[in-house]
Amino acid sequence: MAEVEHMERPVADGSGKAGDVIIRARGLTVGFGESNILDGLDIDIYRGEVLGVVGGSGTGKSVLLRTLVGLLPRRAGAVEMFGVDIDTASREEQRAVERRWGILFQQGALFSSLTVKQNIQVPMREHLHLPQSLMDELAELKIGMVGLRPDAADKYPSELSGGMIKRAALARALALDPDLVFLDEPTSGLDPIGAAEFDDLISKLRDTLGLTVFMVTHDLDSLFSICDRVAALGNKRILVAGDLKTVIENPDPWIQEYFRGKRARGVAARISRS
Ligand SMILES: Nc1ncnc2c1ncn2[C@@H]1O[C@H](COP(=O)(O)OP(=O)(O)OP(=O)(O)O)[C@@H](O)[C@H]1O
Repeated sequence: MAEVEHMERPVADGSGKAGDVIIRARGLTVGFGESNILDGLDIDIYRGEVLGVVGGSGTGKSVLLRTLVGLLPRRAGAVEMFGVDIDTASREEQRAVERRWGILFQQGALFSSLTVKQNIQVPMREHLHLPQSLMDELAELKIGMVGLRPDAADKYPSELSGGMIKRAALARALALDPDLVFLDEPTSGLDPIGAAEFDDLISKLRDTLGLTVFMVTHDLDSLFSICDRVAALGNKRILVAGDLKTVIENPDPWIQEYFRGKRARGVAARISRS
């Protein structure tokens, strides 16, 4: 496989940070019908970071996530994951890359006719050839890892609370022991306590598993408490990416309203006190 494990690359986002880039996207243009949602977008994701992607409603955050994982076609641009150019890679190389990431969709997107354990085993069945008993053990391990009780294994999604669905979906995202997880609004729909617990879980998994996290979020608490870097999407591109301080200093009106508005000041004050 034409894989470069350790890439040191300059960054196009103006953050000035150089390091181990595991996703490098350049010139992404994605659209539907006549209009482009993303146009010439560049973004880098560094190994081991939690990157929070923010932006106004409908700016294309989920579209960006889906494009990076290959669920939406690009009109232009290139994506390199783990040093592999997705467009020129063989099918075998693409599948090897696919095994290295997991995804938690908005609302969890669990299969309603499958139990939690069976949901977690869907990616295992697709990518691994393991006996059922071993897949059962692995699924139980993932269930414990995300803080669900063992009896959740045989429950159906309709029997779970919103927080349990998110955890089960995270367990499925972790099924193949990925290096990278994509999370689409992981705390949306959770109450503040559930959201804070979910943030703690993501942070703990990042530390213990060495995960890299690409997280689309509207949740200011998550941004302030667990994100190492933030990328703000607007005008079909990344307006700014960097640490919170860098992003907050950007004069873009949406960024100013979002990070310096009343709600943001409350969150910042609360977090600085804790
Ligand atoms: N499959 C699709 N077909 C047509 N238009 C789409 C499709 N998917 C997304 N869009 C459009 O792309 C735009 C961006 O959508 P996207 O879901 O990425 O926004 P977002 O930034 O994640 O918004 P939100 O924060 O509200 O979830 C929207 O105008 C949406 O209607």
